[in-house]
Amino acid sequence: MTLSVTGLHHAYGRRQVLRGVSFQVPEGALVGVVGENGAGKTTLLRILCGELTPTGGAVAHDGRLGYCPQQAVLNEAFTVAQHLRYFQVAYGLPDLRYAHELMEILNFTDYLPERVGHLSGGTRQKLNLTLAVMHDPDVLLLDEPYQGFDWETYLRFWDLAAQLRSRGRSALVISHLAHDADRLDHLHHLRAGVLRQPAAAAAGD
Ligand SMILES: Nc1ncnc2c1ncn2[C@@H]1O[C@H](COP(=O)(O)OP(=O)(O)OP(=O)(O)O)[C@@H](O)[C@H]1O
Repeated sequence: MTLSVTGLHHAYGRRQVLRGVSFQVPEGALVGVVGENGAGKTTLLRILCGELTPTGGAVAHDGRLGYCPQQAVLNEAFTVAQHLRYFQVAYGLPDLRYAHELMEILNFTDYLPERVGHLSGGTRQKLNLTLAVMHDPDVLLLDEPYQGFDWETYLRFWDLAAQLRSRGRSALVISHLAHDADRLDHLHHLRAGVLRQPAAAAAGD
């Protein structure tokens, strides 16, 4: 088991957002969590990546994590190449071969010398995703990873996800839309602070 979540609770003040969330992300699996705006999806991911301490419950994982936040943490004044270099040092990578391969897959290699402040929203998101994946983590935590992507890039994203899965990597994909269900191994709905299987979630409407 690569990632295991047990009885997670979280409250902001008196607002209970997570009320006992339990699930697992097995090795080599693509797992989705969908839920409406404000359901607590980002809260869940922030807990899983260690950015937020939950009110209760436990998270355990093997191997390295990669986190692609909903809001890209980029420096407007740095170029794309400078971001890659910065993350190369932070991750302790010997070279940028895989990062450049990811840029080819996502089709934005031409933007290497551009300052981030000049990039379109979709291209920023491609960089955001590349920075989360370039150290080849065992488990990827992706918060709305394809927001702003055109259709071609959206399909390339899923090709990349399938490639990672075939190498035994896992990904947790958070989205407010359930239209990717057939591309995932497991799909959970986050509703009223707990996870439900799609059929049970529909029956509860
Ligand atoms: N730092 C915070 N302080 C107080 N309340 C917060 C904080 N962060 C989130 N919330 C509240 O917690 C709830 C869940 O927010 P969260 O961002 O996790 O939802 P989400 O499912 O990711 O939504 P979206 O699909 O709109 O991104 C919302 O009601 C939100 O207003």
